[in-house]
Amino acid sequence: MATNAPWLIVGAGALGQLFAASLAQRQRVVLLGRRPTRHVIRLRKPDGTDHQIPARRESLEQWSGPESPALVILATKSHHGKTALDALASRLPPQTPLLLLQNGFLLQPRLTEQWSGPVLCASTTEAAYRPATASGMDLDPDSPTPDVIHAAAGETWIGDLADRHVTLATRVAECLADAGMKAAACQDIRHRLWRKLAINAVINPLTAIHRVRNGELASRAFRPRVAALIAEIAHIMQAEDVPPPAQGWDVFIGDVIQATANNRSSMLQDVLANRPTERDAILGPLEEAARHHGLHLPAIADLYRQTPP
Ligand SMILES: NC(=O)C1=CN([C@@H]2O[C@H](COP(=O)(O)OP(=O)(O)OC[C@H]3O[C@@H](n4cnc5c(N)ncnc54)[C@H](OP(=O)(O)O)[C@@H]3O)[C@@H](O)[C@H]2O)C=CC1
Ligand SMILES: CC(C)(CO)C(=O)C(=O)O
Repeated sequence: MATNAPWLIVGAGALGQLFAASLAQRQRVVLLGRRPTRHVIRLRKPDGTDHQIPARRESLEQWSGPESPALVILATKSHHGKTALDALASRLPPQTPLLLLQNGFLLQPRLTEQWSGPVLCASTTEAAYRPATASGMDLDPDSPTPDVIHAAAGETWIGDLADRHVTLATRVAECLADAGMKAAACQDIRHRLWRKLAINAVINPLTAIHRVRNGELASRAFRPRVAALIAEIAHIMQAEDVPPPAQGWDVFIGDVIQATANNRSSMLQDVLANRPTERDAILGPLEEAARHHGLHLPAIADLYRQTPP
């Protein structure tokens, strides 16, 4: 990876702006959104302080180098990732490394197979959202409202699905850490992505269907359905050779429900803003794995049918 070449971040949403705002202070970055905007990111940090961070922002359609990027970070929702990359691909050298930030486990294996350069995947517990998206409205560019709210600092693990790019993953994680983010390379990113998927598969669809905050899933009313889902997910993870967390799946997922009790899950936010959800990236791989291993999993099948696409 060329040390001084810029990094492109594709998708100027919550995570794209958070990564750009953090990296811009240490590294050359260009944030590519669907439309051009002012060269600044208004970031509210977890401690509630507001910051205006200078950052180069351009529209993906218009970006034209001149230098080849050292890395492209794909920060769209899973269902937009391929379209966004296709729109950019003819302007990138074929060996450009990618870093995928998506939840779920759909885009990661597909792009690993299809992209000619190295494909790194991240699993992150950073939490960020765009205030404007709750109402689906664009912000007035002169408004003091932040572009992105960094709700909670987390950590980001980086690796590739075949463990062929450990040096690159280490270098990218070092750059993120240098920019103040907690990040590390790992050699079990596939397991980490499936474990995060297990959490999202229980919390996101149920909260979106019933329009409740995450903590509601710990109530008596939801307990049987949550337990049935976790049991089926544990089955699939075993079939996929994903080791269970030390505390067991119930406690692992129950702890996240408690820790994020006051959150509106990202899928609920998408439903409330009339946006497509990441159902297929989160529940699709579970359904596909169940078919592949010949498992009959009625709780997951019901959940898939009820979840808005
Ligand atoms: N937010 C978070 O805290 C976390 C998010 N993730 C994952 O990260 C991914 C991104 O999430 P998040 O940032 O919240 O999502 P957002 O919806 O906030 O951002 C996605 C951005 O991608 C843009 N986009 C879509 N298509 C294109 C395109 N063709 N060209 C350029 N830009 C495009 C959207 O543009 P427009 O604004 O026009 O719609 C939007 O700004 C998801 O997979 C999510 O699951 C993972 C962990 C935490
Ligand atoms: C962990 C959880 C469920 C927190 O809300 C999340 O990742 C999401 O909402 O997508």
